[in-house]
Amino acid sequence: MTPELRPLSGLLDRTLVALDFDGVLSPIVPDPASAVALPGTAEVLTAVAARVARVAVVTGRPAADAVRLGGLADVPGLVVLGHYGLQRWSGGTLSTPDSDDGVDVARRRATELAAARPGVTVEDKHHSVALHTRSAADPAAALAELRPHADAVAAEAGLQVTPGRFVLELRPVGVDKGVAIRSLVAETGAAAVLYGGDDLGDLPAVAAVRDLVSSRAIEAGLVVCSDAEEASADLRAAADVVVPGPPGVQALLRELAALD
Ligand SMILES: O=P(O)(O)OC[C@H]1O[C@H](O[C@H]2O[C@H](CO)[C@@H](O)[C@H](O)[C@H]2O)[C@H](O)[C@@H](O)[C@@H]1O
Repeated sequence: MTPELRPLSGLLDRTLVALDFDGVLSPIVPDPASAVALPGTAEVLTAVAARVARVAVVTGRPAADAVRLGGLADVPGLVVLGHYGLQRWSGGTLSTPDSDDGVDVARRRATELAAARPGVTVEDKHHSVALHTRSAADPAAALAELRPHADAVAAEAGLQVTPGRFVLELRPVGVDKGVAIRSLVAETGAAAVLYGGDDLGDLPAVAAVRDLVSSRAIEAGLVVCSDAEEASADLRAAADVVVPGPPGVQALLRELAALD
């Protein structure tokens, strides 16, 4: 057994399991629209859901997209917080705020930026806009060149920039995965949290888990990094357990579901 899971064994029925989607449940692919969860994901989440207080997916994607791409609609009790917590999906019902007017500005500007840069693409997520550089000749250089332009658009539109794996997201301020984790802990009364992430957007969730433990709001926290060549070095360093990508996450979740 992975020894780091041991502290959760006596707390399992009061544990919140919260997982990022891209890079954690779903292997990274060049086209965001073509991402799907690793086969077996819904089954393992169903097994975990039978043992813990709550299984949640906390993602930068629109919540309904994560449910659809993940094939997750039938996972019992699943909550999906989309757009870093702006949206909530549960039991087939989506709660979503009105779109921020700034997103219209960002969409126009992002489209102009992409049109002038070969390989840069726009993902319109309605409540946010993502500029992807994965298909550029040099994705890292394209991301670096684009960053100040994205910062200027965010300032004009009243949004924030969240960087990720060859992506810059222009999205509303005031919400992040840390806020999302705190809200899930408050509503479930969880005594322990297992959080699985891979990217910079997951760091606020890690900070929330650490803070909840140090303030004794919860008894145990376990941070899992789904590792891959591009996983955030900061997240890898902050994690308690590093596993090899979505297959490693799935194996760890199977162990969790089988804990005594
Ligand atoms: O919070 P997450 O669930 O990790 O979502 C973060 C962003 O992930 C997606 O982009 C990433 O995955 C794509 C598909 O594998 C990949 O092509 C891209 O390079 C990655 O950055 C998604 O497209 C974004 O909307 C999410 O916000």
